[in-house]
Formats: sequence, C-alpha cells, structure tokens
Amino acid sequence: MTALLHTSGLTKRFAKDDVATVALRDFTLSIEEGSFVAVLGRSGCGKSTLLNLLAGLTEPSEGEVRYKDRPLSGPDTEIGYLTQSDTLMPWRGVQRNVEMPLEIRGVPSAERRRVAAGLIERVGLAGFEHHYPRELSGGMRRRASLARMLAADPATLLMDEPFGALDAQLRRELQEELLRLWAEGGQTVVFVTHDIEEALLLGDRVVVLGPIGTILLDRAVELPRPRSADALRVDPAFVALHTELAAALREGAR
Ligand SMILES: Nc1ncnc2c1ncn2[C@@H]1O[C@H](COP(=O)(O)OP(=O)(O)OP(=O)(O)O)[C@@H](O)[C@H]1O
Repeated sequence: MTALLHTSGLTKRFAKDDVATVALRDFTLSIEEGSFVAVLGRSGCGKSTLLNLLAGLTEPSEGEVRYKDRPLSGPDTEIGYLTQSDTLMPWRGVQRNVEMPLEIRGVPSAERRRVAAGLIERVGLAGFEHHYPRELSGGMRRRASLARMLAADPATLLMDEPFGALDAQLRRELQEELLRLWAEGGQTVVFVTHDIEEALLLGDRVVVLGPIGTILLDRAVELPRPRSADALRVDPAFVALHTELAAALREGAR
C-alpha cells in the first residue's frame, strides 16, 4: 500500500491576545490508501486542529501535508470532512442540503433526488426530507451532515467525533453503516474519537495522541472483521488492546 496522506513536521500555533498557543507540534504521520485510521485522544490534544490541516482548511505554521504525493494547499474535492460543528445550511431542508454537493457538480435534478433519497434512508432520516435543520435534533443534524458528506462520494473521509452526540443504539447502527460503506467503497478514513471501544471497533490502526499531538502509540488492530461490539467485549485480543490503549492515554495525561 502507498501513503495517500502524509504529514511531516506539522506544527500549528494560534495567537490570541499576544499569547501563542501551540496546538500541534512536529507531527509526522503517513496514512495508507484504503486504510481506516482511528485517532484517539483526550479533549484538547489537537485532534480537530490536525483534521483541519488534513482537510486543507487551515495552513500549518510549519511543516506540510501531502495528498497523493502533492502538497495540499487548500480543500480538495476528493476529501470529505465531517466537522464537529454543524455546517448544514439553515435555509435548506434535509433533502436539499444532502443534494448540495451534487448540485455543485452539475448532476441533473432527478439523479440528485435519487442519490440523496438513498443516503437519507441509509442514515435513518427517511420521512424528514423536508425538515429544516432547526426542526431536527442534534443527532439528526449529524446524520444529515454525514449523508451530505457521502453525497460528494469522497475517496478520503475525515470525521471528527461524528457519532459522539448520538444515543448508543443509533451510534452502533451508524458505525455499522460506515463499516459497510467502507467495505464496499474502499475509502481512506481518518476517524477522530475519544472512545477506545469505538476506535477498536472501527479502525485497522489506532493512533493515540497526547498533548500537542504527541504520538503516544501507533498500533495496528488485527481483530477480524466484521466486528461486533458484543462479541469484541469478550474477545481476549480486544481486552488486551483496550488495556494497552487506556494505559497510553493515562500515560499521556501525566
Ligand atoms: N482557533 C483557535 N485559536 C486559538 N486556540 C485554538 C484554536 N483552535 C484550537 N485551539 C487550541 O488548540 C488546542 C487543541 O485544540 P483542538 O480543538 O485541536 O483539540 P481536540 O483534541 O480536537 O479537542 P476536543 O476533543 O475537545 O474537540 C487547544 O488548546 C485549543 O484551545
């Protein structure tokens, strides 16, 4: 496999009231094409800063991001980004939000409607096509955002804690849906989470971050697929990995 996304020496500083905050320092990582990488870390360790850089939305203070062996100088249509904040258009209903990436590409309206309807169904929002974002719950808005990202059919998915706000049952359903999609489409996924179990359920590699994006552990997850949360919990290999990741997170907090 070849590295699709590569960062070298990435540093990001923010200045506020003449005080500089380092959010990420000297961060180097290669992500192979078609892999599912879970980035695990506690709040404030620089995960969103990293994803913003990988998405080409912000510029590094030092270092660079390369995508397909070319420097990434801005957003790329091949890279889909599901941010932590809500970016649905408030004046459009669910259906027209999900259709938006297709509209930008000039896809005819009948085809747009067909694709959007399929995605809305997949994320469990059938019946809410004409609801505006303000008429949806937080979890429903996340699902609509997910469907909109998928409508663009990106080869690379960057996802910032996409399922954190959902109830346990829904989270499980969407995790399974994402895995199905990934198995069918072979996308490259970078998935940020706080949750060790989620990282192990989804990823074939888990990168554990400590403060300012220090890599505490970079671990291949060789658990067989398909994985089910219930079966995993009693699998000794899962329990051992869980213990190892929890220890790395604890170590990073010292
Ligand atoms: N625009 C900004 N201006 C100033 N400081 C920032 C900015 N964005 C992030 N930071 C700082 O950078 C650090 C890392 O923030 P970041 O949002 O990347 O963390 P995170 O790991 O994604 O956290 P969480 O899991 O809580 O979302 C924090 O100390 C934060 O205060």
